[in-house]
Order: sequence, then structure tokens, then C-alpha cells
Amino acid sequence: MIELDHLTKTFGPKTAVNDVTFTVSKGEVLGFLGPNGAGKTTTMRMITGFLAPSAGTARVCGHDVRTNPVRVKSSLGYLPEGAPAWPDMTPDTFLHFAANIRGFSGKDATNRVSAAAEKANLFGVMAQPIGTLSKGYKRRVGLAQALLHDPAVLIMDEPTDGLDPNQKHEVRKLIDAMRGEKAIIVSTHILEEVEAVCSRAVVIAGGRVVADETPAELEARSERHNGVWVGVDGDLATAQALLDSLAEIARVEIDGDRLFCVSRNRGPIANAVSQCLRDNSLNITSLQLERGRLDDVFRAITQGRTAPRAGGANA
Ligand SMILES: Nc1ncnc2c1ncn2[C@@H]1O[C@H](COP(=O)(O)OP(=O)(O)OP(=O)(O)O)[C@@H](O)[C@H]1O
Repeated sequence: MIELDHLTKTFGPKTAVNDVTFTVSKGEVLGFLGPNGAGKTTTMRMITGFLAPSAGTARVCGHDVRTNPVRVKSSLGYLPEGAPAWPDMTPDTFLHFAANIRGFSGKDATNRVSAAAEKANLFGVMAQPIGTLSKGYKRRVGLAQALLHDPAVLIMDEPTDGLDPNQKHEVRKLIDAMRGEKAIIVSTHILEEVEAVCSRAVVIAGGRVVADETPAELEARSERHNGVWVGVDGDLATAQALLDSLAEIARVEIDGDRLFCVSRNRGPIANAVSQCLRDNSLNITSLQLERGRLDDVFRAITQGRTAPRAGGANA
């Protein structure tokens, strides 16, 4: 549904987006990640037809942004960064205005505004000037605008940025509810969002794609993947020395009243840890597996350090 084909954008001497290629299919929620200035917004502006590519292209539902930008715009909903809207308009007038621009009028427009307002949970503020709404409600107005025409493709630039935890939860629930029927791209800095809503993550740094994997695959690149947290009834330093001597353990850290065992090859070590402690008559009070930390992996791959994939291949 969304195809990026060697998409590139230069601003004078600066290459903001550099030869980016990936696809997003129906049913996928793609987390588009990267540090500040990585090229996320520029990429989204090219996909949505707001900026012309310098080279390469993007297609949305088969329509090329270079040759058919109007069909591209009618196939997608776009929530731009910061969800800009006219502050003097109310959500009701703004959404009717957007519906008219999309070609809907009369009863059809009114029905579409109501349906989008319901999805974005806007009832109660429909008659209040947008400039007086909270950040959360402003974002929801932007979301309603993006959903008005029930598009097959949704592109959202940092949809939960600046929202409180309850509002974030609501936006994520809404994305989750729509995931079956649409192809969705969500740009974000928030790694918990990737775990919460995304089926795949593309990481971009310096305008280039540096990873394209599932969130679980990214987590598996963490040095801490398959590590084991263990609590013991007894002297922690003794248990640390015993576990440290196991071949499959790279090192053992004392963290509060527990030990954290780092797996040497990121393979499973829970059985070896518990066997070793039992063999030495140390009682285990807790044992917990670590999946890995996305933020460690994100830092490593966006700073050009290697974060090896499970199985040993490097990034
Ligand atoms: N119109 C422009 N003219 C010149 N440079 C630009 C323009 N728009 C973006 N850039 C530059 O292109 C690079 C990518 O910017 P972009 O806004 O796409 O990054 P981003 O990943 O969305 O960042 P953030 O997370 O901070 O929003 C940055 O170095 C930015 O300064």
C-alpha cells in the first residue's frame, strides 16, 4: 500500500533523506524511528505529497507522488507534526471545512464529521475554539481530520508527542483499533510506543535506513537480551562469583538486592543459572527473564555502533 523507492531529498548541500526504500502493507503499523533531524518528517512530507523528492519516488495505493499527487492525497490521511489547525475555528467548523475540501457536502459531510469526531473522542469540545483546547484535544482534532475520508493509508507524525499518559493510551487504542484495515506509519521518538502499537520498526539516522525489523527482533539485538535477574537467599557476592564462572555467562552485576546475569551469546541461560545456584545450595527467591532494552539498541544503531542481530550477524 505504501512503497518508498530510493526516496531522496536534498536541501542545497544537505541530504536530509538518502536513498530510502521500504514498503508498508495493509494490516501493518510501522514505527518510523530516529533521533532529531534524522529525516522522518521530510520522508513523511514526501510520501504525503507536500514536498517533491529530489530523486526516487513513493507510491501510495499504486499512485506515484511524482505523477499523481492528488490521487495520493485522496488515498491517505496525514497528521502533520504538531497537528496544525486554525485556532479561531471550532473543531466542528474545521472538520466541516476539511470534509468540503475532501469533496463531501451536505448530509454526507455531516455524517463523516460525526464519525471522525466519535473515533477521536471529540464530543464535548466541538463548539470550542481550537486555540483554547488542550494539547491532547488539539491532537485529536488533527486525528479526526486525518480520518474523515476513512483512508486506506494513515501517516502520523509524532501523534502522541506532548500528551499525558491517559491521552497517549487513547491515541494508541485508536491506532490499534484501525490496524486491520489500513497501512499505518507512525513516526515517534517514544520507544514504548513501538512496543505498544507497532508491528514493525524502521530506524533512520542521517537520512538512511539503519534497521527494518520487528520490535522483538530489535530487542533481541540488545546486549541484555535473554539476561536473567535472580534473587538469592544468601550472600550476593558468593552467588555472583559462582555464576560468573559459568561459560555461558558474560558477566554478573549486583543491582540492589538482585543479580543480573548477562548472557554471553544472548542465548537462554535461565536453566544454567538456576542449576548452578541449586548445586551450591543457594535458595532462589526470584527469577526473571530480560527481553532486552530498545533504547540501548536505538542508541547503538543510530550512533553507528554495531548492535548484532540474534545469530551473530552485525548491523
Ligand atoms: N526546508 C528545509 N531546508 C533546509 N533543511 C531542512 C529543511 N527541512 C528539513 N531540513 C533538514 O533536514 C534534516 C532532516 O529534518 P527532519 O525534520 O526531516 O528530521 P526529523 O527526523 O523529522 O527530526 P525531528 O525528530 O526533530 O522532527 C535536518 O537536518 C533538517 O534541519
